[in-house]
Amino acid sequence: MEILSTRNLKVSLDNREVLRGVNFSIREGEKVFITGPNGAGKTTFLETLMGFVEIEEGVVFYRGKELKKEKDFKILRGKVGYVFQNPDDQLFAPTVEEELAFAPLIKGLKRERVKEIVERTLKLFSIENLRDKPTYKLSGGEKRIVSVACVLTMEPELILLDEPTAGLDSERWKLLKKFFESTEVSLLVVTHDRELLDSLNWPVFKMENGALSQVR
Ligand SMILES: Nc1ncnc2c1ncn2[C@@H]1O[C@H](COP(=O)(O)OP(=O)(O)OP(=O)(O)O)[C@@H](O)[C@H]1O
Repeated sequence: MEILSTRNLKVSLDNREVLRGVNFSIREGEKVFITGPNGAGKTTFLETLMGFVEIEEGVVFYRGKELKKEKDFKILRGKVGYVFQNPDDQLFAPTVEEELAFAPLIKGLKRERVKEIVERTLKLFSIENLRDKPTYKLSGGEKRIVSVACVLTMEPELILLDEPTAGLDSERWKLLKKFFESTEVSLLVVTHDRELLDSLNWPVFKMENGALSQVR
């Protein structure tokens, strides 16, 4: 079953065509990369999928259903996680633990269950030591890994990640790669990281001048 797909998606920003008719789909359990030069439209594509950018023409489908209104995209945002290119756009809670607990609490899960999810996720990314730290005091690499972790605690069906390995040291890079390999969540990873692209045998799409095509 396709989770998310697009048909002939066109977007303009400041009267410039940024996405020029993008056709794409990702199924349950599927993991894919999008690469391509700076300014090609990769971030704009992810933001359009999440409903943050106005669609000029074309359609986004969630599980085969066309998303038309803001309320449709709101429902989507409860099921699909988005890791921003800049972690500062994402992190807002006073501490790492509260950041991780936010999404499951909003979902209405019981305190005990939220605690379980938070503990499991802290352990998964080896960030137990950051539990009580204010998010604004984290290093760049720590912010990046915490922003992936806090999206995971919402227990999404699919995660869109924008340059998730930027600024990670080799230990954290390996942890993230291991998570990518082992998770059952579908993943759409935008990256320039050649080592990551070469080490995971996933399909690769290239965004070039607002057009998307499969290159592997
Ligand atoms: N809010 C905006 N208003 C106007 N133009 C924008 C806006 N956001 C992005 N753009 C332009 O849209 C084009 C695509 O930008 P986008 O951030 O999607 O590229 P990208 O492929 O993610 O690049 P990078 O690899 O550098 O992150 C660029 O030319 C950029 O300047």
